[in-house]
Amino acid sequence: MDHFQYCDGQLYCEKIPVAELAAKYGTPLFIYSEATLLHHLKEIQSAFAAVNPVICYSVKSNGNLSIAKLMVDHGAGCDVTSGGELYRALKAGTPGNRIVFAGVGKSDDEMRMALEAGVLLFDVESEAELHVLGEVAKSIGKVAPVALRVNPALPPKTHVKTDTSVKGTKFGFDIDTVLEVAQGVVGHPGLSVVGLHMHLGSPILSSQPYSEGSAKAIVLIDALRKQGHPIEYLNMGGGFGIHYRKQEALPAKAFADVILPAVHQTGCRLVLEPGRFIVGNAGVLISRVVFTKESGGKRFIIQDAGMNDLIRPTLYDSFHRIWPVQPQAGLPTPPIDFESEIPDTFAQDVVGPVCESGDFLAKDRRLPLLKRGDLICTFSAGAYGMSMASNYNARVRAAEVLVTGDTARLIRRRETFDDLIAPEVDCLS
Ligand SMILES: Cc1ncc(COP(=O)(O)O)c(C=O)c1O
Ligand SMILES: N[C@@H](CCCC[NH3+])C(=O)O
Repeated sequence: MDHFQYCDGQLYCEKIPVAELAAKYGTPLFIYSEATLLHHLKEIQSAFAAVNPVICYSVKSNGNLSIAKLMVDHGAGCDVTSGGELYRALKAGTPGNRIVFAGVGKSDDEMRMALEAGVLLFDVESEAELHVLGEVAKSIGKVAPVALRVNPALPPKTHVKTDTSVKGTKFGFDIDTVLEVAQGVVGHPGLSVVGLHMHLGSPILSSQPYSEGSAKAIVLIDALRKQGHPIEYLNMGGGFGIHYRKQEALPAKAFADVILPAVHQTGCRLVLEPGRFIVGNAGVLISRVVFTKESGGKRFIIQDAGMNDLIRPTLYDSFHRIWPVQPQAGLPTPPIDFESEIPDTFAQDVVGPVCESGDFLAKDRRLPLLKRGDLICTFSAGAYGMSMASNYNARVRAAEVLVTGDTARLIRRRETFDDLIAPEVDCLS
């Protein structure tokens, strides 16, 4: 369910015409729907309600404070992966005991910061990290609550750059050696191994990996308890896929069906770290056509959003649905099968102004002919859009607007040229 719908020939976010927002706030512009955000959070909360999970919204997917705060206000915690994300989570009002901290390269300072904040779990990813965390915790008189992140060595399940649970990625402990390492820290004064963590990859469109991962988790939790570790938490990470092309994603209940048996069997408190599932389809990127051109036998739509605004197509060849905000009369409006032959459309590359041949939002995409000034919408841009945006080519990052019914709120202003140079010191003297 999302709240980006066409009505009377133009795209709305909830009750506001997107064209109105583009006129007011400029482009490129990220627009989020609060109703969609809450709908998706609620879907996960309901699917897993039987076990009262700790749902930690994954801040890396979209760390805007207003969005994180909305999640926290509606019962979520936060999953963070750096000191900066922890800072965001705390600023958004997340109680420490609803924060989980993952990441393969936590610095001593980040560890101290998280210990002071009283995080629920450190998802620890290596033996070296475990020992440093133990020392850091002892040095400030704390005991670090640890979930051992295990790489369950499953078959490939998503894009190679975002699959975190095939053998040989940098993430987590090798499933074959984790118990040996755990044995070595039984009774460690700075560590309390209270959980097991897996994050399988992202986005995942099947429940099978969660079923296989959960089965492995049951065995490991049993073995860890036999070693004397008081395992209370099973953290199954995030990764639930969303509709990028059509209706390809699973409902949250499908993941619950395969994860809940492990929760019942182990008696653990379940932790989840969903990001994309909540915010991915709650956000769109609106851009304006700057020029069109034909060259080398191809048609190009050059618009004002680039790979610095949404890097997913460049980085992963990701497919995002794209359609005019105000399509000409006679053209269909979404939902459309974007991979079919759409009448009155032509294969075109949707590209940005950045100086890279890899700067595109879509390649050979069937779209109507557009003209300078037309607005286009790139859908499913709420997750890993703004959070991966950069200032490459000294482009200012886009503004972000949150819509609630017939009200729109600017939740991040467009950057200025002064913002671009503000951190540079000692350069003009
Ligand atoms: C450890 C961890 N947890 C949670 C997530 C969130 O994943 P997603 O946005 O697919 O739910 C990620 C990113 O893939 C991650 O690395
Ligand atoms: N950034 C990725 C997914 C990786 C998430 C972090 N582990 C995306 O845009 O799909």
